Amino acid sequence: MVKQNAVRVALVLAAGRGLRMRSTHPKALRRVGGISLLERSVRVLRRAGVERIVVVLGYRAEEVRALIKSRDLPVEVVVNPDWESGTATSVLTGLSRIGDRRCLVVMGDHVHEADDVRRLLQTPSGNVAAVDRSGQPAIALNNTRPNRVRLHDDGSVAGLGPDLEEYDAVDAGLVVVDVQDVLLVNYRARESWLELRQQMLAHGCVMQSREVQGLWADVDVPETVRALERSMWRRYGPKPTDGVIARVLNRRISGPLTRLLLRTGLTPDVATALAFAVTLLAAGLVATGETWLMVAGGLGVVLGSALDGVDGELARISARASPRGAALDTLLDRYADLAVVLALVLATGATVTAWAWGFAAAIGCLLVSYVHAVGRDTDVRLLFRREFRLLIFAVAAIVGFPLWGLIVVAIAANLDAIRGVVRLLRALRKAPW
Ligand SMILES: O=P(O)(O)O[C@H]1[C@@H](O)[C@@H](OP(=O)(O)O[C@@H]2[C@@H](O)[C@H](O)[C@@H](O)[C@H](O)[C@@H]2O)[C@H](O)[C@@H](O)[C@@H]1O
Ligand SMILES: Nc1ccn([C@@H]2O[C@H](COP(=O)(O)O)[C@@H](O)[C@H]2O)c(=O)n1
Repeated sequence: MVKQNAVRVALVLAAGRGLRMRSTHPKALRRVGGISLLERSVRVLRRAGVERIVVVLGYRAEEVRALIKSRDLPVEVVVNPDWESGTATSVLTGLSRIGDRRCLVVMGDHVHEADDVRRLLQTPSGNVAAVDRSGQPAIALNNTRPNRVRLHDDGSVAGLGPDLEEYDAVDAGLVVVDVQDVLLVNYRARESWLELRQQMLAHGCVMQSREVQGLWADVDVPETVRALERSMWRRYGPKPTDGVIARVLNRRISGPLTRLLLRTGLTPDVATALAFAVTLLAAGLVATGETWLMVAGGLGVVLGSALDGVDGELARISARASPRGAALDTLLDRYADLAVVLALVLATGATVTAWAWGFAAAIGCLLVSYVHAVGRDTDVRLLFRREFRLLIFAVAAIVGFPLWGLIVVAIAANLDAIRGVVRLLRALRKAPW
């Protein structure tokens, strides 16, 4: 819910050269966690509820414009011809385009989470700075000196700068400003956004603080990117709903793969399709019924199951998780499950018994997934999740007893689904009117 007086507009400072990134390309184009820093900022700001995003360009502006156009980013662009004078000119250039009383100013080379942005947007009035009081800020990834922040007892900012002897927090690169306060102090051109804020404090402008809770970082040097992507995977990769197989086995396979694929820009949907293709190929090997091909197929089913975690990890780390992607993922999972069941039936010689158990196993697989989906918002949890069922199928293929795989899953999955339905009906009966 958007609070009254919530900030609606954000200014992204993306005009810098980014010399310490040791690249000739604008830093805004640097891929971090699978997408460019600029696209990540825009996605996070939109997810936080920002309605209007103004991006200030400077160094190689045309390259950044090309990215904005190619990715169809919902932003307005303003070019700061004086960008080499420092970030203050970019702030003032951007603010000149913004009619709102208050505006969020975002450092274009920072990474933030939508919840932290949202907390700032929903502050009722005045200037508010995001600070990190954890003492182990993500910024330590950079080997650079962060802006230190000294706070008054009431939490408002008392001082700001990289050389403060005494400080309580570090600057997390997000500030909601009262535009009039900024313009008030700019009676002479200042070089940096830091100086402008220091001048605001010197003029008695009150700047409250809000502590960041999530992952954030200031991406100044290339070494940050890899360390940050590892932090992102730890935070966004595994899901709270992961079953024991996913936690103990599959994420150990998908994690390194995801961190490697982040450098390629591979999209989550392509990863979904690849996982589906691998599982279909594995099912084809199992269906032959040939001993060693079944072993290879069984291992392929395990790999396909693990790869089915890569798409979600890529989606969450690159801020591209979407309902559409979730639908594609779960739909292809169902077809993949049925393909593996069919492969085991064929590997068993397609006897009547095999078809009967195969049918029961297919029903069990579909019902567990269905009950899991229907009960997503309840505390009903199923045991025979997909990663468990596929592991049973894989082991049955590897040891050469495909029929037993069908029998075990048919009995266990259907019993689990029935137990889930009973618990779900109870949970829904207690649901408030
Ligand atoms: O039978 P269940 O487990 O309920 O099926 C769920 C599964 O299809 C989910 O797919 P997702 O990609 O989120 O889960 C992956 C598993 O499919 C892999 O086997 C596992 O290795 C990987 O770690 C992931 O957990 C769907 O999102 C659910 O909607 C579906 O119910
Ligand atoms: N193409 C995709 C695939 C997945 N997602 C998101 O990931 C979730 C699944 O996560 P896993 O780690 O279990 O694979 C899925 O529910 C979606 O939220 C996506 O957005 N696009």
